[in-house]
Amino acid sequence: MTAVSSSKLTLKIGTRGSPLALAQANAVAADLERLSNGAVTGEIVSFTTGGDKLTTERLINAGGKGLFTREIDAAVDDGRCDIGVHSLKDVPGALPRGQALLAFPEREDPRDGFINRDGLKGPKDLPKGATVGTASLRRESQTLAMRPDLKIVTFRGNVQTRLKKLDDGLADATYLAMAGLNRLGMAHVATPVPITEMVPAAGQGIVAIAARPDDLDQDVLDLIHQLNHPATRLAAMAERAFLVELDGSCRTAMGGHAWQEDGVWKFAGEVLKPDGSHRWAFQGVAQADASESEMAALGRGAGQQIRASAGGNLPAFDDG
Ligand SMILES: NCc1[nH]cc(CCC(=O)O)c1CC(=O)O
Repeated sequence: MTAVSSSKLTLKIGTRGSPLALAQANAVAADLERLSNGAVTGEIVSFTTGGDKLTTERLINAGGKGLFTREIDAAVDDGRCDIGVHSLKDVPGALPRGQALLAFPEREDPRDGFINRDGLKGPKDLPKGATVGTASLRRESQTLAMRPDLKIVTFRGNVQTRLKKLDDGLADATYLAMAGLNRLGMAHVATPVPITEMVPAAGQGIVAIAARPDDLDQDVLDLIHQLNHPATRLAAMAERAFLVELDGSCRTAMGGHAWQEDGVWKFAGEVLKPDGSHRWAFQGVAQADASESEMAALGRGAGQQIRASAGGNLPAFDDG
C-alpha cells in the first residue's frame, strides 16, 4: 500500500510548550498514529514563542498575533518540523508563503469561561467597581460594554499563570477559553459565557494543522486530511474571512463566530471601541449545506456590513 502504511515514519510536530499547546499537539500525534495504524509516529518539538515571553505587556504593544506562531512557522519553513499545530485564534490572517492550513480537527467549546473565586457566574454578577484580569482587548471591551463600572487589569500568561494571578487576588475575576480548560480537564473552574453575550474570537476553540503541502508526500497529506472535521473547517473559513476583511489583529477589539443552529449556519460578528462605549455588530445566516466559499462570503459579508455601518468610526486598524 502507501508508504505511510508500509513503513515507519516519524512526523515532527511543532508546537508551543505550554501545557495547553502540548495537550493539543499530543492529541494530534495520537490521532495520526491511530489513523495510520501505528505506521506514523508523531514527535513533539516544542518552541518558546515571542508570545510566551510576554508577561504584562499587551499583545497590542508587542507586535501582534504572529507572535504565538512565528517560531513554529520558521521551523515548518526550513524543515525542522513537518507540521505545526496552532490554536487557530493565534494564527494571523496571512499565512507564511508556501504554508497552508491542511486540517481542522473538531472544534472544542468556543465560549469564553468566566472565573471568580466566590462562585459568581458572569461579569453581570460582579459588585460595582470590581476588577477583571485580561490581556485581551476583545474581552476587555466586551466586559466594559456590559459593565462600564468594572476595572480591567492586565493579565497575561498561560492558563496556569492566569489562574495563579486570580488566586493571588490580583483581580476579582478573569476569563479563559472553555476550549483550553476542557483540553486540560479544568472546565469545572469556569462558567461559560453565552456566545450572544460575548462573541468569541475568530477561531477560538479550533486547532489548525499547518504545513508546506509541496514538501509533503501525498500519503502524508492524505493522512493529515483525515484529521479534518468538515463543519469545523467551514466555521474556520467564515471566521478567517471575517478577520481578513476587517484586518483583525490583537490590536482590534473584535469577535467573530460561526455556528450551526436551527438547521442553518449563523454568524455573529462585532467590533467594539476599546472602552466598550460603542459596538458595531452584524448577524448573518447561510444554508446548512453551505460550501467553503459560501462560508467565507458569510464572514466577509459580516465584516463588510460592520465596516459600512461604522463609516469612518471604526477603531484604527493600526498594523504598524
Ligand atoms: N492567546 C492564547 C490562547 N490561544 C488559544 C487559547 C485557548 C484555546 C482556544 O481558543 O482554542 C488561548 C488562551 C485563552 O484565550 O484563554
